[in-house]
Amino acid sequence: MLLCQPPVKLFRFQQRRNVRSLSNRFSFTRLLSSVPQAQASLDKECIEFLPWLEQIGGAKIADSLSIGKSTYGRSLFASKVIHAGDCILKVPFKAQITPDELPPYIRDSLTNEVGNIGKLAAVLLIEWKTGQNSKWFPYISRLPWPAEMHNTIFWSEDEFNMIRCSAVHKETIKQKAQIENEFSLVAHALTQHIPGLTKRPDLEEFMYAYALVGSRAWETSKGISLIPFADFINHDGLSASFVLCDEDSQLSRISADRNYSPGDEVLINYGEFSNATLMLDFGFTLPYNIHDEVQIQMDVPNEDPLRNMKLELLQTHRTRRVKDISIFHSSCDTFKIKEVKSAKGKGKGIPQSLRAFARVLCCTIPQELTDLSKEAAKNDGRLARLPFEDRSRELEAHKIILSHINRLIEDHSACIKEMEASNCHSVSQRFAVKRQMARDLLFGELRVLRSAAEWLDRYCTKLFSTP
Ligand SMILES: C[S@@+](CC[C@H](N)C(=O)[O-])C[C@H]1O[C@@H](n2cnc3c(N)ncnc32)[C@H](O)[C@@H]1O
Repeated sequence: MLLCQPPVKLFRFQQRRNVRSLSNRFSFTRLLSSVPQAQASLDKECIEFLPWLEQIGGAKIADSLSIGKSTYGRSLFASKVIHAGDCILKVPFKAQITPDELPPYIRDSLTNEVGNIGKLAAVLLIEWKTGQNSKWFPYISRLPWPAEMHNTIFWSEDEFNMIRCSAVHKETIKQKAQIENEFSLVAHALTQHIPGLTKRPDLEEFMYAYALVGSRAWETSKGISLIPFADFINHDGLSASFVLCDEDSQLSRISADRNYSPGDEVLINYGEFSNATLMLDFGFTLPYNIHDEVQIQMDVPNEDPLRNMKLELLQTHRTRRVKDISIFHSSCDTFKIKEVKSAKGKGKGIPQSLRAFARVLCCTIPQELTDLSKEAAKNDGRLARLPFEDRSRELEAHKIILSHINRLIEDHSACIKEMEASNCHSVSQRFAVKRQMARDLLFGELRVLRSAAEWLDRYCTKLFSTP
């Protein structure tokens, strides 16, 4: 999902014109198997779309942008000279779609088990079922087609297998299970409360709606909002343009961070997302993503006689506190490693929380755990943040992490090797896109892992080289 500033973030998916009815539009077998033919004139789309949205919003939205086609689907282009700092668009809140659009009786019947993405996906389902009578038809009929979306939840088994060594694999399975769970609640509520609904929505439709919302809604004061027109803009990780939400004037706006000449594609920054999050939630990756990170999970072995005591201690002290912005969940045994930047071992190194976890892991008697707990109470309450005085224990703790990371490096190298070995030219375009995404993901994670392994190696060597 996307982030507005403050506090908006793009949630963690083009269309054919002259759609006769939405039931036609959502003939899924057809949609899933083919990308639509060439679009009707895109300038014409803009001529029709923006005045329609300005009518809904009751205000001018943009006068220097037009909708066009980019390598990455629909996008916005400068139609006039734009100077850095110019406000390029303002979308009034009333021209945005939020979960509040759900009829109250449906909203009430959806429990907290259905999150904001699921609720907004339900709004899309209802609007699709309403067809051309939907207030939002000109917008929803301009959203990307399923065949244009590459989120990992849509990957086939072979495609999915390419990324089996990454945490994205497990997170995709979790996300699918969550969508299925929310779908059963939404489908039940819709069939119960929408009298004209002749056919129960199906899971594929809901997954598509869910992925659309996840890849183009911003976090706002309303929970999340689809911001039509703004959500035609593509992402540039280096851009300093963000969607800003102005509660006082009740509108979302974007200012240019650079000069644009007529015809230039206008880009904004969705947020600091790793390729793992981008592929899971947005269905794309960046070739070199400075925000790449690797999620690793460490276990306290079942055969460890102090297992229960260690788990209790870790839980009490919560060795890890991370502000998660994506579906990737945190727990006390899951850690995110970023690229360790400095070749000299300066910089942040690997997370303190992971090093603390490893120190706890290598305790062998209850007294050592009690000592760690006392030490935490004496300091800032955080467990095992100080190096062990006994250097061989400190070495042992860091070797545990190093061997875990080395295993992940081996797994990633094996997956990459297998993928490169199967690199033939006769694959479909869709498969080629996914393979490139898998490459971007795995090479990025490998870079992060190698930097962490190098840091650990240096740390271990230093332990015994300093007096
Ligand atoms: C908010 S929408 C942007 C408009 C979108 N291109 C469309 O056709 O409606 C986000 C989606 O655009 C595509 N996209 C945006 N930035 C991209 C980029 N840098 N590389 C590849 N795809 C991108 C992805 O499919 C993403 O899920």
